[in-house]
Amino acid sequence: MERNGDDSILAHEPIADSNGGIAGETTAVLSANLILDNVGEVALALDSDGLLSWRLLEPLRSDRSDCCGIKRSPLVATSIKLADVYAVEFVDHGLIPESNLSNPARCLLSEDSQIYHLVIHGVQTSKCHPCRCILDKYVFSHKDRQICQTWVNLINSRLDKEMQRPKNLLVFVHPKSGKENGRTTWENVSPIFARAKVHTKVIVTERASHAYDVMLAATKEELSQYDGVVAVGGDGFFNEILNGFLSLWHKAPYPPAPADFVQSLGDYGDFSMHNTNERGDEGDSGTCYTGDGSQLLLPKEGFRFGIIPAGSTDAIVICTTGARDPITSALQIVMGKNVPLDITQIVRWRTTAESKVEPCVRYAASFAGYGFYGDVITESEKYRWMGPKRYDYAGTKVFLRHRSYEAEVAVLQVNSEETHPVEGGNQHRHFRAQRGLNKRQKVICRVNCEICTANPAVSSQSKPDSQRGEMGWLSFKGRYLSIGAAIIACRNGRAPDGLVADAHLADGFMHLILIKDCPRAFYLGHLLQLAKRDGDPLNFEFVEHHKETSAFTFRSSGNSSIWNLDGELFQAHQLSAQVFRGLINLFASGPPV
Ligand SMILES: Nc1ncnc2c1ncn2[C@@H]1O[C@H](COP(=O)(O)OP(=O)(O)OP(=O)(O)O)[C@@H](O)[C@H]1O
Repeated sequence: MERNGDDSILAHEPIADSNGGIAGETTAVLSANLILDNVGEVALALDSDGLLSWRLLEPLRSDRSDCCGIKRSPLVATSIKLADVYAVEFVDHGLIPESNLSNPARCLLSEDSQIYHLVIHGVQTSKCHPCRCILDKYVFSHKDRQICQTWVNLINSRLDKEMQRPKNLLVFVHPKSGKENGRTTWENVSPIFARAKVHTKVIVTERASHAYDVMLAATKEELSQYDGVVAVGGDGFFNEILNGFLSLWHKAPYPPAPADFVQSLGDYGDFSMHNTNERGDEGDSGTCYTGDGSQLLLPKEGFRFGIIPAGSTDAIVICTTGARDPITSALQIVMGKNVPLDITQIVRWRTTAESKVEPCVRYAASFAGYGFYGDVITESEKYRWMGPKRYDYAGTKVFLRHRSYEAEVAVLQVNSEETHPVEGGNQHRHFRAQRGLNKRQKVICRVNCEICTANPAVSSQSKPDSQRGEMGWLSFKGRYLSIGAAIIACRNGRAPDGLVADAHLADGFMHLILIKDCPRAFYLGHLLQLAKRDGDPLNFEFVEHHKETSAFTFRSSGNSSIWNLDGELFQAHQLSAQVFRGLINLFASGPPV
């Protein structure tokens, strides 16, 4: 034990528990007496389990602990886990109000002494909104610079070592996103990155496709400097960044399709063909292999994506953090949270009824929709100046129009129960059976979801095609108000539980929702259920819900060919789609518990 003059101890000693005994195996890595702002003199200790705790040495002066007869709690908190610390700072000047000090503390910091501060920035869960993270701060002070500096260095080295936190990020800011507050959103959260010493290269976009072009042009050498890419904007903006990245770094065969669909493509019917992937030749460091014969090459191991919500819908952020809150997202990014996310690859074969076959690959992270969804996005583009309200206005207009569209859809049915009985082959049925849930009871995706974290090595998605347990194609032809593929639940301000409440972030499946032509009043019933918490929007005769779908194909029988991919317009008369399980990782903690 080293004694440091005045009562401050830099020690390697066991920590005493609240009864004065020695607490289990836990040993103090460092301890010292410091002044805690607004509290007084405390004994601060960091233990080997990463718990930073403090104990008041002297009761507060009576005039501060007893106000108008109400006893005040001298210490609101007495500890914080390093896992909940996002930054620590050393500040070499500043004053502590004299009234905050107890008598021994006033002696510890004599009048003429320079004061140094150790500022611990932590994260707390909001009591009103349990999914939201709020900022927490503790300022400890001492007249000995070395003591404060030692604490800062030690905590920083522990944060560096123990957690997968990013150090360098590429940040795209969409200034016109949502209510045109993308730039302000970034300005509000950027101090969190600065405090956490996460370097950011910020690009404020000047036009649509700017971020896509930057991602597409970035070399492996450039991208490997970063631990990830962050989008400050909406779902459409994130989709642009994702597409710029995956179109170069993901290599995959085209989605499977029924024989007649393949035949209709003539010479392009060779589905073993892979997307061109220029980055694939730049060495294999950080390579991450996925199932289904697809390959994702990462510029750097652990490379992830982040979203700070500033858009009109922000469904991806709501589904992956549980909140639509820039501070929560920023904190989850700097703290290196990680959640895998399914991504759907969509191949457009024909743009319009007259077009020749020309494959074009796109990716979606949340949703792909046709009919009503395509019309709303087309209509809403005319009213971009309205901001997020444009969706309500356009939605009402399209609803009143009540158009239906003739189309052919084929859905790949997966019967993993037959090929992979129990051991994760069909996670959904397995977990349902384990919990005694009936068919209609939903298994909601939560933080550390057992379905999403089931070993991908035994899931149907990672098996070669011959073992995937596909039951074959189910084909439908008819008039539909809408066709939608939900990759995640798609929760948003207008649909609190999402289109599919029990969709999972990384189970390797999409939910295909076919809404057959029906009277307007019936469709209104579906939309009203969608807008309700605990609603049941899919429990209607005119709604066909195909769960556990890993691929589907679509052919328009008429002239309309407008799709909506993550809120972005995409023209496709004939397309095929397949989902890749947990293809990317997001800096997010996952949906709420
Ligand atoms: N500087 C810019 N000026 C105009 N458009 C831009 C700019 N930067 C990006 N974009 C385009 O704006 C589109 C929409 O962006 P974003 O998704 O952020 O907004 P939103 O539509 O308000 O939100 P949401 O997708 O959540 O509904 C993106 O696809 C992108 O191509």
